[in-house]
Formats: sequence, structure tokens, C-alpha cells
Amino acid sequence: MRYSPMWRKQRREFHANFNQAVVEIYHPIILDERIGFVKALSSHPSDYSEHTKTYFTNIVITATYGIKPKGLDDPLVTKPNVTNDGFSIAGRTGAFLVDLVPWLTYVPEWMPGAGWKKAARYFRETALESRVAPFKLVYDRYKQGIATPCVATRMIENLPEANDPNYEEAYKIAQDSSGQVYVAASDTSFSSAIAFFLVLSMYPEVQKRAQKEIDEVVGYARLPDFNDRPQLVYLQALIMELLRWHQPGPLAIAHSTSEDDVYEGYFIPKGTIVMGNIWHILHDPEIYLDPLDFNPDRFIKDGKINREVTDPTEAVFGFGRRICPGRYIAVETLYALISSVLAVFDVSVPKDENGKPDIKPSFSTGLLCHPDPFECSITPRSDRHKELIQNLLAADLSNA
Ligand code: HEM
Repeated sequence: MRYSPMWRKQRREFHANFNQAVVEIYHPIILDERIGFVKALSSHPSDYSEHTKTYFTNIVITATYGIKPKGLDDPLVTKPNVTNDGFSIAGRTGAFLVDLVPWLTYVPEWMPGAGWKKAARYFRETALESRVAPFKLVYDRYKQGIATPCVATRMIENLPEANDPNYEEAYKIAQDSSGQVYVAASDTSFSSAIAFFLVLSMYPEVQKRAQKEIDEVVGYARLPDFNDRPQLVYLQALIMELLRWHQPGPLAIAHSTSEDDVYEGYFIPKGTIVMGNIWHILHDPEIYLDPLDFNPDRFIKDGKINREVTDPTEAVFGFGRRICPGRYIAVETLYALISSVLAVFDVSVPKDENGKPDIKPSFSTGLLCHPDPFECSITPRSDRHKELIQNLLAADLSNA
């Protein structure tokens, strides 16, 4: 596949802001948001899906623009959501006839059968709006010296002088790279987190094991933080197993071959669209025994993470030069959410006549794959945990 110079530059901007070495700078935002999340969950547990969405949305937009959205109906959120919808629809190879009959690209928008053109224009225009306005706002604030440091300000700092011939292109790259963050980050991370609630509902014994470990390592007086992670081996394995068991993007994004190739006797000409079957890789029974089961123990040996078992992060975030550049922050945000829920809440569904959780998981299909909505009960684990939540609420009131 040929990569445009613009794509390469955007990719570099993205990497500079989200690589493994810098990802810690987002810890304060993540830890702050997870407190809001725990409080919202304790007040309105049945809205867990909305709270989860808010958690990721707030982290991603605050990290990118230094501005916390006013809610899920803030235009900072609603505009890129339209882009997400368009991406999900158009990203499925074959979704539109033009994918199979390329000359349809040249028919005018008013022709019968060319409705996809109108849809594409709408999504393109909204995507542009969603990138232009917030970046301009941060740019203006930066020039006035009042912007909160964030991904966008770091990119603005690196822009050439306004009279430089490269300025316009560099501005666009910075604007588009910033605009890409929410679109790529929110739905994928959300999907993994909802799968986590599903797993807790389906596998109470996994929940109990993870809670026991947190109690032993962290105690009952605070929520887990990033310093606890090395000691929380079962929790680390649980997150690995979550990323193996459920893939937000089971077929990644379409790639294409840059050279003619032969694979197991099949000739694959240059320019062929290829899909990486992440789902299959992470459900290969030769690597992961009983792959449909949720079993964090498959990643543990002698009380440590077993590095001989293939780490699912090698596949769930895609491949090669297109590999997800947000993979490190994705894991950080999931860790904070998952460890906090396990620390203070019990998640459950009613039992069937055999005493097993009465739940049949189902998932949406498409480029992005989400668990379908399901009801579960989310309650504080004990009076001690209720007290911890109340202390978080009280601390918030005294800071107000
Ligand atoms: C659990 C969470 C996530 C999962 C499972 C995930 C997975 C993926 C996958 C499978 C791809 C396609 C890679 C390929 O085609 O080979 C991708 C691309 C991408 N992801 Fe993620 N992602 C997640 C979170 C994030 C976050 C938090 C960000 C941003 C901070 C992000 C930014 C991106 C971008 C910008 C691309 C496009 C890369 C390109 O085309 O060059 N992702 N992601």
C-alpha cells in the first residue's frame, strides 16, 4: 500500500502524543475521570453504558483539546459521533455498490443508485466541521496564552511561522490528527469496556478472584492506581483475556497489498484488498485452548504473566504500519476503569434454574463490534465499599 506524505505526517504527530514513553502524561486526566465514573455508577447504576461512554469521551476530548465536554450532547461530542457512524457504515467493504463497481464513482449524485454519494458528502462535511471548530478554538486560546496544555497545543507549538510556505499544510495535519483522536478512540474503548461488564455478569468466579487480589494488594481505603498494577497479576491477565475474547474491530481496517504475493499456494496480486482476521487469530485453539471460554489463567504461570503465551495486544490493535497508534492509552484507560469497578462494585445478572447467570451474549456486526445492550445489577460490594464511595463523594463536595 502507498502511504501519502500527509498520512505519514499525521501518523508521526499521533505517535509523538500517544507512544508508550509519553502515555503517563494522561494519568491525571484518567484518574480524575474514573472518580466521576465511580460516583455516577453508584448513583445511577442502570445507566452504566452511558457512564462508560462519558468516561472515555471526557478523557479523550480533555486530552486532545484541554476542554472537558459539557455532556454527551456537547457538539464537541455529537459532531465526531456522526463521523463515527459514517465510518462504521462506509468502512464495511462492499457496503456500497461502488465498492464492487468502481466506475460508479463517476456517476452524478442525482442518478438513481448514487445515493451513497450524498451520504458520503454529508459525512465528509460533518467530519470536516468536527475537526475545524475545536482546533481553531484551542489555537485562538493558545495565541492568547490561555489554552490548557493538551495534544492540540503540543501540535500548535510545533507549527512553523504563519508566513512559512509549509504553514498551511502543517496546520491542517495538526487539526486533522487532533480530530482523529476521538473518532478512533471512543467507540473502540467503549466496546471493550461494555464487554468487561458482560464478562463480569457471565463469569462471577472471575470477578471474585480479581476482587480478592485487589483487596489483598490495595486494601479497602482507596481505589487502585497505576502503581498497583505490577502486583495485580490476575487483573493484568483479565485485561489481556478481555482483549482476546472480544475484539471491537474483528477485521481491523481494510489494508491492500503493496507487492504481488503468494500465500499457501494462492496468488495475491499487488493492490488486492486484504482483511486481517483478528477474531480468528485470537480464537485459534492451537494457541488459546477452549478459545470461547473466558479464562485469564491462560496468561499466568507460577504467579506471573506467562510471556510464552501470545499477548493479544499483538493482534487486537491491528498490524504493520497501520497498527493502532492509540493502543497504549487504550490499555491505560481500560485498566483504570476495570480496576475501579472491581474494587468497589459487584456486577451480576439473575441466575437460571441451574444457578448459572441467565444471560445470552449477543453482539452487533459491522466494522465495529459492540456487545448488545443488556441489563445487569451493579451494587457496592459491602458496607466498607459503600463507605469508600461515600468518601469519594464527600471529597468532591469539599473541593467544590
Ligand atoms: C480497546 C481500544 C482500541 C482498539 C481495540 C483499537 C483497535 C484498532 C484497530 C484494529 C485499528 C486498525 C489497525 C489496522 O488496520 O491494522 C485501529 C486503528 C486506529 N486506532 Fe485504535 N483501537 C483502540 C483504541 C484507540 C485509541 C484510544 C486511539 C487514540 C487515542 C486509537 C487511534 C487509532 C487510529 C488513529 C487508528 C488509525 C491508524 C491508521 O490508519 O494509521 N485507537 N485501532
